[in-house]
Amino acid sequence: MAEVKKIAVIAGDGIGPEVVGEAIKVLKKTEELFGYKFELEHGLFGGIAIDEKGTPLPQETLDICQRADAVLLGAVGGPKWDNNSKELRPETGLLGIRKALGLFSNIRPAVVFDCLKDASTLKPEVLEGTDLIVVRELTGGIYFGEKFRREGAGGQEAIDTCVYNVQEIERIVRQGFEIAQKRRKKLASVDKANVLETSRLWRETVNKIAPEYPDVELEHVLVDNCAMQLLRRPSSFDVIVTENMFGDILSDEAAMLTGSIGMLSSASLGEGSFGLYEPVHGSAPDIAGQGISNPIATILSVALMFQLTFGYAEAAEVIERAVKQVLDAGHRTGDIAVDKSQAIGTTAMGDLIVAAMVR
Ligand SMILES: NC(=O)C1=CN([C@@H]2O[C@H](COP(=O)(O)OP(=O)(O)OC[C@H]3O[C@@H](n4cnc5c(N)ncnc54)[C@H](O)[C@@H]3O)[C@@H](O)[C@H]2O)C=CC1
Ligand SMILES: CC(C)CC(=O)C(=O)O
Ligand SMILES: [Mg+2]
Repeated sequence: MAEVKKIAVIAGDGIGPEVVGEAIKVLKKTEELFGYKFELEHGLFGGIAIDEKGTPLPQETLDICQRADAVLLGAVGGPKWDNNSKELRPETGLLGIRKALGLFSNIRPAVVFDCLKDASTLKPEVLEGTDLIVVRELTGGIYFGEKFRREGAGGQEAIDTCVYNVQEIERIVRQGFEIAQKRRKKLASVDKANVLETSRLWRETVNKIAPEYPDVELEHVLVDNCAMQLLRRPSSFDVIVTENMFGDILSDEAAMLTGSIGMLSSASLGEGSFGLYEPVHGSAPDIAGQGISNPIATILSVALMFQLTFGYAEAAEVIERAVKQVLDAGHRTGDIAVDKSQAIGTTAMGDLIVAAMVR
């Protein structure tokens, strides 16, 4: 009998439940194919948790996550909660769960499927060979710094502070180097060291540990230049390591290399094998409830869970192969369809991927 793996499922808001629903079908199909056993425990999270429990991250949900081997997350947020106080915002719950679970490393692969080159807004020849990973620091920086308002000479002022210490920088940069060692051995460390003190400490720290990874070619890239180079020469990037906010922004940009943010999966990791897996996209309120969202980012996040937390490499490959096969056969959700009239819905895409899963 296979060991039972406990997965906390926190679907969240907007398209979160739709895409997570398709990922659960993939989990069930894997049980069938490989004899694995997954015990799913569902928790309220985000806006729906604010509505039902008065907080975006109820203690009960955190408990479910803490007793699980891995977490599958959809997305949170929406206009209904946009004017709430900070404590009652879904996004505060998202930052809170990352911090509470110690998930300092956010791995966001952006791989261009050949058959989707025409789905991107960039020219196919620019995309040729693009296969990169953004390694984003996830529990520090400006998203977590002290925030406040005060009266100033020019009226009300708002202050967000950005703090990084050497330890936080070192552990994420080491991840970047280690991931690069297993790939094409190129690391781009992205900062704004010409202006920001946190970035200067970042760069100093990178330079201090770089000699320990002599096989990795290191380049420092300023974030504004990186945003530009991602569109100019995306295939030249292998691993990009960067701080929280820069990684957030650059990975959404990198998503468009693949055709859609609906394609980008992610893993959030801490010190051990425990991980939280979620699509890079948000709750997409503009299309929520219509059954047209792309579930591939969440389905590929399950493949990452298999690889990085459970060590189910073959099952991960089965999922990735199935996704490729379905895309190669020409099936598209609206976000990646060139001819929108031919687009299929969320559940149809999920069903096709499940049907294509074979050992
Ligand atoms: N991890 C999370 O839970 C995140 C939550 N958010 C929250 O989500 C809400 C919406 O944020 P936005 O800035 O609009 O970002 P978003 O990523 O939700 O949507 C941006 C655009 O991409 C499209 N899109 C996103 N995912 C898609 C999918 N799977 N299939 C097809 N199209 C897709 C949307 O329709 C929209 O046009 C906000 O409340 C925001 O705070 C945003 C990013 C991450
Ligand atoms: C609340 C935000 C930091 C969520 C987001 O945009 C992300 O993690 O990509
Ligand atoms: Mg983001």
